[in-house]
Amino acid sequence: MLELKDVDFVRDGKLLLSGVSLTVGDGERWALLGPNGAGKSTILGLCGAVTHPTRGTVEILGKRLGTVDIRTLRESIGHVNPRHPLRSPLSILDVVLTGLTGTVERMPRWEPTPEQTTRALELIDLLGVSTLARSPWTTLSQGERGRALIARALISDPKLLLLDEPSTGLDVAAREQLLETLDQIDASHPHLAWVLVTHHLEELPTSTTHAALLNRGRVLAAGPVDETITTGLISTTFDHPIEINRQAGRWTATAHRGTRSG
Ligand SMILES: Nc1ncnc2c1ncn2[C@@H]1O[C@H](COP(=O)(O)OP(=O)(O)OP(=O)(O)O)[C@@H](O)[C@H]1O
Repeated sequence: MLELKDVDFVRDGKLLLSGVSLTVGDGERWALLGPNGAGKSTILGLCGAVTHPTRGTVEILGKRLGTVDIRTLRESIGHVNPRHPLRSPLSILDVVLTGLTGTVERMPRWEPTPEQTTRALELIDLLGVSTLARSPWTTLSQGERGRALIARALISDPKLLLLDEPSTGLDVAAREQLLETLDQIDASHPHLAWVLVTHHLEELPTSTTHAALLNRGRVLAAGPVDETITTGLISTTFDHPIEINRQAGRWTATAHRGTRSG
């Protein structure tokens, strides 16, 4: 699905990623974890064919960046950006349909087929916002928008889903509902691979299978969750003693008191 090999990424003379290698396979659900400024969004930009590596190679769905038409490639990638720049009062249904045209607004003179509208309504139902399908975007809460954006990302039947901090700004109930929905998507789309960026381990769905830990533009560890989301590795990643526990598939992170250095 995704292979980054020895990737360096330089912007404005600054080395933002250094020697990053990461392989995401069919049906794997990855978490990308690391402190502020570690390079998580930079990696997501490469995975979404938004940017190109300075050195090294990025292969997305078997196609190497730099040798393929990135617009075609982007059609197979669902990118969920919580800062979706929509300003007009489109309904949730319309927003989901814009996933088919890859645009923020409805394309002039473009009309969905009845099948496409049916599919959009099915996804809106899967994401639990069917009662709001025709409500204007401008009146929706952040949680409702987040769900609509995931439905929008899924409508083009992507093979790869990129989720950039999908729980940002959600209250605890909305967050739990979103995580439940991700677990449902896990069950209904077994081959879909996703990469989810978060600051909080509590915000990882139980369906997470792998994690990559980033610190200062380098991958400290990458692999199955039981080998990566550990007290030792997470403490090293965040430069702080943090105890990790897992219960009923979910993680908690607790900072040790009185052990902070400096
Ligand atoms: N265009 C740029 N020029 C120079 N530095 C940049 C540029 N864009 C990002 N950076 C820097 O690159 C580093 C990595 O940024 P990135 O947004 O990928 O981190 P992140 O892990 O997603 O952080 P956060 O958790 O705060 O969202 C940061 O130090 C950031 O300041």
